[in-house]
Amino acid sequence: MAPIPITEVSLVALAILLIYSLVLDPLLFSPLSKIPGPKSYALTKWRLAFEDWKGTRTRTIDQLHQRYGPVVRTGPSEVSFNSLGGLRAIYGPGSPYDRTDFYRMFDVYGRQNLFTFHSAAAHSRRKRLVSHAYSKTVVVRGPVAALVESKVAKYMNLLAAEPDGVSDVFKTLHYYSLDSITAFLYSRHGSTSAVEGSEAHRALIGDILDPARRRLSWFAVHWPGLTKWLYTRTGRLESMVKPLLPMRKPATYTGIRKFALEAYRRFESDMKKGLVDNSQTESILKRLSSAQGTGNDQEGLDDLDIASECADHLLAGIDTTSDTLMFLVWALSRPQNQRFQDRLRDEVRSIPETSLRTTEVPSVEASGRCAYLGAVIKETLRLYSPLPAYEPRSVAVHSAIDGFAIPANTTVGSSPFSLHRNPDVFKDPLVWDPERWLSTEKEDPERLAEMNRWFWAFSSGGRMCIGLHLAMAEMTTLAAAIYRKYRTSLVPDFEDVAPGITSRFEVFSDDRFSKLATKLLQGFSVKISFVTIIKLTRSI
Ligand code: HEM
Repeated sequence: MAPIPITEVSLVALAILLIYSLVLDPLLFSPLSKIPGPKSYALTKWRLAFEDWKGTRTRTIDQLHQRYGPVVRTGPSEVSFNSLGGLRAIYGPGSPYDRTDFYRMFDVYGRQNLFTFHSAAAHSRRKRLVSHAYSKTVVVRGPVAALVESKVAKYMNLLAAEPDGVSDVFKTLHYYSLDSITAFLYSRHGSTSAVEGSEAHRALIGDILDPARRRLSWFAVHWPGLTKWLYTRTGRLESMVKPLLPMRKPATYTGIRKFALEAYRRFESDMKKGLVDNSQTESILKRLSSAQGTGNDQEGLDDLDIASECADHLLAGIDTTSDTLMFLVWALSRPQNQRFQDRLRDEVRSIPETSLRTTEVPSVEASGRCAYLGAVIKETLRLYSPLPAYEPRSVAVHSAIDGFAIPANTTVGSSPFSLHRNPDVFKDPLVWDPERWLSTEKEDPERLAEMNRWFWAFSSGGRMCIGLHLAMAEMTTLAAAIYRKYRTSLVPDFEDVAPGITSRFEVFSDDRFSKLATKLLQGFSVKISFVTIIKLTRSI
């Protein structure tokens, strides 16, 4: 028999190796092959990437959970959990799982920050520097509460001046959250005044609206090397690759990031001139800067690290609170929800006069004590979470979750979207019903406790949202002020239209209005009629 040529042996070996690693291993031999899910997803990461491209990832994973159960394999090395066991193991206290490289697209000025650190040690060192400033005791009383109340007062002035009492709450609520977060982070070195009409500050919101941002996120996640290469070309090559750029150059959040850097530079210059003293409000910028060169500064925090940290909090604090407030006002304004609005108004009208800061603005503390308002906000965060998507985590060792073996470096995670729509936990999950959260009303205490365990809008564990109390202060105080004074309703032509928000690659709306939301999103506007029903005359 003639000897088989060496090249043929190599080709056969290569083919066997490829078939093994691309087909047999993922489908039969990997420990993940025991996890239910469609084979096309188990074979290639590009199957889920295609859903990302279409902007349907989160809904598709939700459908897979409905079909395959609480644990679904969504990629050769990716698993989604829709269970309390998954939440505890991945995000619970002391969990070894950490954020994946996915989050590196949120690095600012090339520097990592709280949101993007993978290492738990680096994360907790940084978090120690700012966590006190975000704690409930600091936010609910003192200068931060006064700051929020003053921003609410300005928003109420804006509403009073709106022609015909109609406000586009998509825009105006973004102005409110922008002004609140910039004042909190930068104090006088970077406070914006979008609510009061600054066109330059209002223009910063334009950054968020650019639809090309979703395309750029897709490239940054799925083709990071290529994306970096495309954006770093210069000269003739730069003009040649220009048509291929997912988003025009300079790309994403440029205005906001530039603004954030300028705020830092103003602060730095005032520091050098000795114009920043301890009598001024403790901004986050000032706290981080005081840690420079002290024992707390174990990583050598430099000026760009500080600027990056603040810019990230700025981005985290704009859409989240304004989108939630927008859905809240929209949901309460729908004709079928007027009874909820009436009950809310009764509650916020009963805030005692001693807890009012001005005739129109209740204190942050008193607003936070309103139980019905709390339920309205919670239900809004359940059905319309501003960050509804999968939160990917990984760990470099083998582990087990919900009885399934998970190889090292597998991406695992859960999403508020699916957790909050579990029909076994939330009755009629697609219906916005704030009273489901009131144990004395429709729910028994056992069911309420279970719903609370599944409520996950702010994530959980060491990486949960640090801005939770600030966000709650902004949302409760503004909503209390609005519903003490106004009755809100949808303007004609907007009755069949739900608002929409963007998050990463996707657009989210009310699932029952999906077609109509697309039409609306082209204009990004949500017009609400504010009718004064109660004249607030008492002067404080
Ligand atoms: C309704 C309002 C808000 C919601 C629902 C929300 C939700 C979340 C969620 C789900 C995460 C974790 C995301 C992930 O791991 O993928 C997160 C993290 C974070 N949020 Fe918020 N957020 C809100 C408002 C704010 C505000 C006002 C700030 C102000 C600075 C903020 C700052 C942050 C930061 C810095 C992180 C990273 C925390 C860490 O890794 O230690 N958030 N937020």
